[in-house]
Amino acid sequence: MAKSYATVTWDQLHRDARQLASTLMNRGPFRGIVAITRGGMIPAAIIARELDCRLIETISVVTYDEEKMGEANVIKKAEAAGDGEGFVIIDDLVDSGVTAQLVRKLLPKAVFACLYAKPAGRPVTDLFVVEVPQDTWVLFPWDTAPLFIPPLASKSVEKA
Ligand SMILES: O=P(O)(O)OC[C@H]1O[C@H](OP(=O)(O)OP(=O)(O)O)[C@H](O)[C@@H]1O
Ligand SMILES: Nc1nc2[nH]cnc2c(=O)[nH]1
Ligand SMILES: [Mg+2]
Repeated sequence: MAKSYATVTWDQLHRDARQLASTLMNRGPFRGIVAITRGGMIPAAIIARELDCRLIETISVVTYDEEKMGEANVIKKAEAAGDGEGFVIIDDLVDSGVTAQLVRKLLPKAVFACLYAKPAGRPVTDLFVVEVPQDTWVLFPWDTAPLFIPPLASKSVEKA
């Protein structure tokens, strides 16, 4: 179970994706991008715009055992990417590293890049922007919505 949450706003995500794109400029040029669905799709779109890259392939990995985070299944391969040569794989984050490991095995010549990395997944990624503690759950902008929070004073009135 996550001890705490890290909320990422759309602005922050956009900034972090642009920063990753800027680092990738020195690793390219890339023939194409492979986005790991679904979380890698929005970061990949932002990066594709920055790198002026129009060839975007997807790979779909489903992790069935959420408790152990151990089992992953590829339900769509990145056929257009071959062995990954000239491609950069993009995901939103690496946590245990299971997803990244599996995708890297299928595309051994690709560069792997993500926005956020937890310590266990860090060795599996070539590039990342922000390190997040292992016990922190990242809440992406598509996971959240603004919510009304009652003022502190109204809470103390309730108690009185
Ligand atoms: O390093 P791991 O422990 O494998 O976890 C990281 C993966 O988990 C999340 O995807 P998820 O499988 O939840 O699917 P989604 O991208 O469709 O939300 C995230 O987008 C990464 O792809
Ligand atoms: N949204 C989200 N999905 C994940 N999948 C694995 N780790 C995480 C995380 O920290 N946040
Ligand atoms: Mg994902």
